[in-house]
Amino acid sequence: MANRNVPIPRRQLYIGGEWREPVKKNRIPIINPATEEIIGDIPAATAEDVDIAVEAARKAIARDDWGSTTGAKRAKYLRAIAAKVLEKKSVLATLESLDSGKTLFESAADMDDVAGCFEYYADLAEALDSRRKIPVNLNSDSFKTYVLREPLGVVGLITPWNYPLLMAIWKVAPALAAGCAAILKPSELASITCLELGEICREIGLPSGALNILTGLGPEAGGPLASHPHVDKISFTGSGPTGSKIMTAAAQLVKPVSLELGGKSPIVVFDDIDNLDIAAEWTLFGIFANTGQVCSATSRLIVQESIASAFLDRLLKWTKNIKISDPLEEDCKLGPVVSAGQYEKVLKFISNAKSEGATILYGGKRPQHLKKGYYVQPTIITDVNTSMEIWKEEVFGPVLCVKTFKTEEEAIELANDTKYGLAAAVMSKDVRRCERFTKAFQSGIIWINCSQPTFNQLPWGGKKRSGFGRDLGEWGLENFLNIKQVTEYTSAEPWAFYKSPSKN
Ligand SMILES: NC(=O)C1=CN([C@@H]2O[C@H](COP(=O)(O)OP(=O)(O)OC[C@H]3O[C@@H](n4cnc5c(N)ncnc54)[C@H](O)[C@@H]3O)[C@@H](O)[C@H]2O)C=CC1
Ligand SMILES: C[N+](C)(C)CCCC(=O)O
Ligand code: NA
Repeated sequence: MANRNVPIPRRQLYIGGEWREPVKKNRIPIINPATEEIIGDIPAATAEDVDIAVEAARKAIARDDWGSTTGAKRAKYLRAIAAKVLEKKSVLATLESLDSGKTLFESAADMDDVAGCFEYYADLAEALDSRRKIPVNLNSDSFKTYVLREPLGVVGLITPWNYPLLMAIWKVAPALAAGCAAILKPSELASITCLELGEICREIGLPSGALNILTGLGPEAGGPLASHPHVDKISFTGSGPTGSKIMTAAAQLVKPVSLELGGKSPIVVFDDIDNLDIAAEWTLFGIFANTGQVCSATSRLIVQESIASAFLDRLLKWTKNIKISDPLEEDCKLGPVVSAGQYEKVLKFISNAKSEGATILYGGKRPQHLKKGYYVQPTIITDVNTSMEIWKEEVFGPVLCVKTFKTEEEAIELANDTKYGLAAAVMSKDVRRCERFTKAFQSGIIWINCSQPTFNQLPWGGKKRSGFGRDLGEWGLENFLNIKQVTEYTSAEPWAFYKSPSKN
């Protein structure tokens, strides 16, 4: 077992390069979901602190050590942050697990991904220098034109608890690469590692105000950020209802938003797969990784009728083999869900499914060997119909619902039978069929013969009620750039639109 006695640092808000007590001095307890114990507290920012942070960010934009410096200089800072994250990886991973319930293995992988994401955007920051000013040829003797890519300004980044540091970094790294000054508002349910990012920025000497970190409650700290007149954009990952509120607040000022709002993603399994075990493992990973608290989780299994019983049989064998324990224990593969609220919510989804007539094929309860902590068994639900809540709504927990199909048309219809459109997976060895599904799936992310692998280079985001805009890849950087066209009249001749008074 990893060292559960890693001390929880007591931090303040990170504003203008310094730790700063919140104006109202309030704090929020940190709860370890594996033990239900309070293990520390985080500062609770309010509108007053948001004002101070926005001011610090605006100053950073105007200073030539940040807003108007080169991408190459900013890349140096990003690489220094990446190196620090790796240096502190073991402590950061432990803190992430203590705070969120994520297995230590997954937390450690997240820290590698965090460092990798900073490295990736360091490369893009460098490349930006040669793309900063692009001449546009008009075939005109009278005009010279070009297009500038500039930092968008002060950006608000509001992020969730499921990958506390990683989801923040998917926005922080491109925002800093672009030369924006950012204000990060992580989730009150898991903020420790985001505050430690503040300490890393301090250690590497990131110019003050380039990144500000305000922990606090959604309506109290996130709300004022979304409605602040001097915040130029909001990038949000989280729930649909909160996304809607943020968009409403931003709309009053015509402030651009990008929203990544989760889903109810399908995984379609065909009877032509060679290996049931390989497909079963991907299916499991697609819904039980991170205890199902993944926006792109493939939470609806749509399996061809001819192999349904054999496949479910195999799924059950694999599921029974998952080690559920304290997330710091060796080989733990399923930890608790993040909070008491999330625990109640997941169990309610399961009991509603039962009362609507579905069958709990496996799981559905607290594991018997764990008396404390917000643990839910990996759960597989069958006899589901398309009007049931469990088919339609995002659970954000380790709950897979299953339907069968006979024909390809039926499978596509079931796959797209959702208000969401984040991800979709198909398992088949028929290449043409996989191409047909790639086209037919109404979503932003397609996985073929796998589920969940994610790369910094590729755009991440959805359509329909999963939101709009893309994190990651070059799209993630474009989010934080203003495109400015410049048109210069280069002719010595008069414009000659009006009649010249000198000729009267
Ligand atoms: N798509 C995703 O990645 C996520 C989806 N969810 C879903 O959302 C459900 C609820 O979880 P929550 O933690 O309550 O998610 P949430 O969407 O309310 O929280 C996400 C972030 O938004 C902030 N926030 C909340 N209210 C706000 C407001 N009025 N203005 C500005 N910011 C605000 C929160 O403090 C947090 O930083 C989960 O059960 C799950 O189904 C939750 C987290 C991530
Ligand atoms: C793909 N994965 C699991 C690395 C990250 C998913 C991000 C999210 O839940 O928003
Ligand atoms: Na927590």
